[in-house]
Amino acid sequence: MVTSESLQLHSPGLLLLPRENRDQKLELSSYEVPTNKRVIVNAWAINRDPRYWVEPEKLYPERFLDCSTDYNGNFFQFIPFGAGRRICPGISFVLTIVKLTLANLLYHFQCELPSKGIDMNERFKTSRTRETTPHLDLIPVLYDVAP
Ligand code: HEM
Repeated sequence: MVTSESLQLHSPGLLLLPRENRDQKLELSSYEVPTNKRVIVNAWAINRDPRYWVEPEKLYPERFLDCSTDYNGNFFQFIPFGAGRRICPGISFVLTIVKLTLANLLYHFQCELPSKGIDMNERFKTSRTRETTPHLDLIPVLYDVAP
């Protein structure tokens, strides 16, 4: 739920890789795509589209509770890794690393927000990053080690 919501709300990729129409003139919804013209899918805008998301700008991980929508390229309203033949091949790798890191952080530390809060402003470059590096206060949790 938390990783899905992060990818919905703060996905690093904004635009998918460009595709070119190699066929005859193509019709996509009400748009005509001439031959040899490029199409760039704006994944960021799709993630913010209220036709597909309830309160898309709100941090609301529960939206993925009892919901079959996933990021594997089968649901076109949620394509943080793209879709089709050029879908990101790093999905399994990156999600394993993210979940492992998160689980370790939560197991070993108690996380607290700094008193001045966290700057959630973002910067748009090739990928999306934070304006400033966010800092959480991490307090180590000490567990009794069996003798
Ligand atoms: C959170 C992390 C990541 C995100 C959000 C992400 C997202 C994406 C997106 C949106 C695309 C374009 C897909 C399309 O146009 O349909 C892509 C392509 C690609 N990604 Fe990732 N990616 C991530 C991590 C990784 C990692 C860790 C690797 C490698 C270990 C990787 C390797 C690639 C490669 C090689 C492509 C190009 C695939 C092609 O052109 O056929 N990605 N990724």
